[in-house]
Amino acid sequence: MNALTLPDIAAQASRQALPLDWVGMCGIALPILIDGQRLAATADAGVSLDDGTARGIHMSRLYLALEMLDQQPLTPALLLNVLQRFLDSHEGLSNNAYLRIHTDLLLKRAALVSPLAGWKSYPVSVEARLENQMFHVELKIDVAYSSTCPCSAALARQLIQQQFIDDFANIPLQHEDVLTWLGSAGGIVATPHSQRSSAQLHVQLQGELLPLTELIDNVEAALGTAVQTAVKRADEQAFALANGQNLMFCEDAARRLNLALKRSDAIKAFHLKVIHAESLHAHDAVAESRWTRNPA
Ligand SMILES: Nc1nc2c(ncn2[C@@H]2O[C@H](COP(=O)(O)OP(=O)(O)OP(=O)(O)O)[C@@H](O)[C@H]2O)c(=O)[nH]1
Repeated sequence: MNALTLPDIAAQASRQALPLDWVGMCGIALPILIDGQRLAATADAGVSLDDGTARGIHMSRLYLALEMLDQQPLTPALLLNVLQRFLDSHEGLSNNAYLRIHTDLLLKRAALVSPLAGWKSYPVSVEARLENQMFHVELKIDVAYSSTCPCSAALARQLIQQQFIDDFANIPLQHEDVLTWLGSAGGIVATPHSQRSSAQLHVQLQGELLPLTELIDNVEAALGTAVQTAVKRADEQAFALANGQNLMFCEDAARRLNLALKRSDAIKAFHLKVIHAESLHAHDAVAESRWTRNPA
């Protein structure tokens, strides 16, 4: 029989006595439960190493605490339980615990007109920390949308007016001729540029809920022209109309989102960034906005 015990390097004393802010593992694969969906996720799990004389933390204890996440729906209460287990298993070593979860939330989205629907994915990170006995949960969500430049639209309209002046100078207007002109590329000579745009939300939560779907729905409603999934021509035409009625600079998008997020009781603070990946030039138009709820 082999009576050797396994060496435990983590239990040794550190050669340089120095506390560390974050020690743990990044990119752990695990399934999580959100809104009844089981999603593939990766987790970064860590603790502070406040005992500077200890050689290392116990990675396996953090890893095993993550088991709770594949059995119960993701809520702030569950995140707190996991973080508390991180600390309980590192008594005397760690005062602060951290967990980041990255996933892609899949939501089914109906087409604008046709009876079709398709899936849309939203990159989501949930970040929880138990620091100085204070618990915080933050969400990061990216939402893609379409934006059409209001300046470009006005300039295009002016060109169309000029073309109308040129084409119908000294010609008595006939309804039929004007209708044909309106439907021709020779009449509607200019179109405004649109761009696929992105709203990056960083939200600090308060309360018991993790309102991911509700938050995304509110953001898409505020922006008005969400990126579509299944599209037939009727849907594309409805999308063209929606964009024409929803011209926006990046400043407009940021202001709309600011107002929409402030209305959510689940949000304590936010930092939002909208990025319009311009087709006019090779750089982006960007606006940011921050807000913190006044204490009640
Ligand atoms: N602390 C630390 N552990 C590491 C690192 N890289 C790999 N590990 C391994 O993580 C494994 C798990 O460590 P522990 O949680 O301390 O394992 P254990 O001693 O069997 O578990 P406990 O009895 O609960 O302490 C060990 O085999 C370590 O070698 C590292 O950079 N730091």
